[in-house]
Amino acid sequence: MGSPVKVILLACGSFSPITNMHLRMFELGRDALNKTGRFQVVSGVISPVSDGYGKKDLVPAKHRCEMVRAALKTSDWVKLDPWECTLSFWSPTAKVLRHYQEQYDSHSNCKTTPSKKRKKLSNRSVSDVQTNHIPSSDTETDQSPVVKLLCGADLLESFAVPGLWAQEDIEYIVSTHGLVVISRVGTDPHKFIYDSDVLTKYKENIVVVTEWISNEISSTKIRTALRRGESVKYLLQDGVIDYIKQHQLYKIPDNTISEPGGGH
Ligand SMILES: Nc1ncnc2c1ncn2[C@@H]1O[C@H](COP(=O)(O)OP(=O)(O)OP(=O)(O)O)[C@@H](O)[C@H]1O
Ligand SMILES: NC(=O)c1ccc[n+]([C@@H]2O[C@H](COP(=O)(O)O)[C@@H](O)[C@H]2O)c1
Ligand SMILES: [Zn+2]
Repeated sequence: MGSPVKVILLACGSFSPITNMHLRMFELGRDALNKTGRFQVVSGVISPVSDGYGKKDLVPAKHRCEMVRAALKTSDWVKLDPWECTLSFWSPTAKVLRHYQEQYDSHSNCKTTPSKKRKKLSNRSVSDVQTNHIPSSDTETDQSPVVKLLCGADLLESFAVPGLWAQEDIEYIVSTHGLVVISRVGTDPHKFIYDSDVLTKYKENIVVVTEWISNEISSTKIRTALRRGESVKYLLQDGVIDYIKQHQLYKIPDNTISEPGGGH
């Protein structure tokens, strides 16, 4: 068998704040892809959305990035990339994926020219991944990694929200990059893929990971708990709790988080 296709897992989202479940997504996604034998996950990237996204309860990007940095102290393979959130305007996810792919193409050790590299990459993403083709020659393996979108099933299902995603963006994401989707309570990603012509067309590019140890942590529930002065210890990394406390984020009432790590 030839070499597996190298993959970078990219998670886009608000991360307001980053939770333990966001971190778990990377572990689940890497295990699932590596187990196929077709892929080798080489790194993970968290790209917090720009303040220009304008979502309710989005604390400034500076704070969301610092919380991600604090959370990633325990990971040796997932990194923060602040490019998207340093822009003042919102970028569609397709554009974010394209940006990172171009970055990795231009930094890879390929001996071919950047334009040839991109051509090789898109050929491989669309056709090789769909047909399970494993590169066989040394020249073929000398490629930059494919950036795949790592997301929860709720993000996948948001593809059907009228006006939220451009159809050409969905097709670009799923055909050129591919998705790694983590199941979430109340979602049915397999049925959602079946119901969509474009997702069914590229279903070989979508890996659905069932999380059997289900954990419905969400940033919304964390913000609610913080607002009410309830402990969020063991739901967020301690460094993230310390940062929230230090900067008085999410309107925590005074004297509610008194211990380092927020336990009480
Ligand atoms: N418990 C979870 N299980 C699976 N995926 C999750 C979970 N929590 C978040 N995600 C995924 O993480 C990514 C980033 O999501 P986001 O920042 O919106 O987190 P969130 O917890 O859903 O926040 P919010 O409640 O503010 O929407 C998305 O792809 C989302 O589907
Ligand atoms: N059309 C698009 O590209 C599109 C639409 C909606 C959300 N998103 C992205 O999905 C992520 C999810 O964010 P929330 O679930 O926090 O709203 C964000 O990174 C956002 O930029 C992209
Ligand atoms: Zn969300």
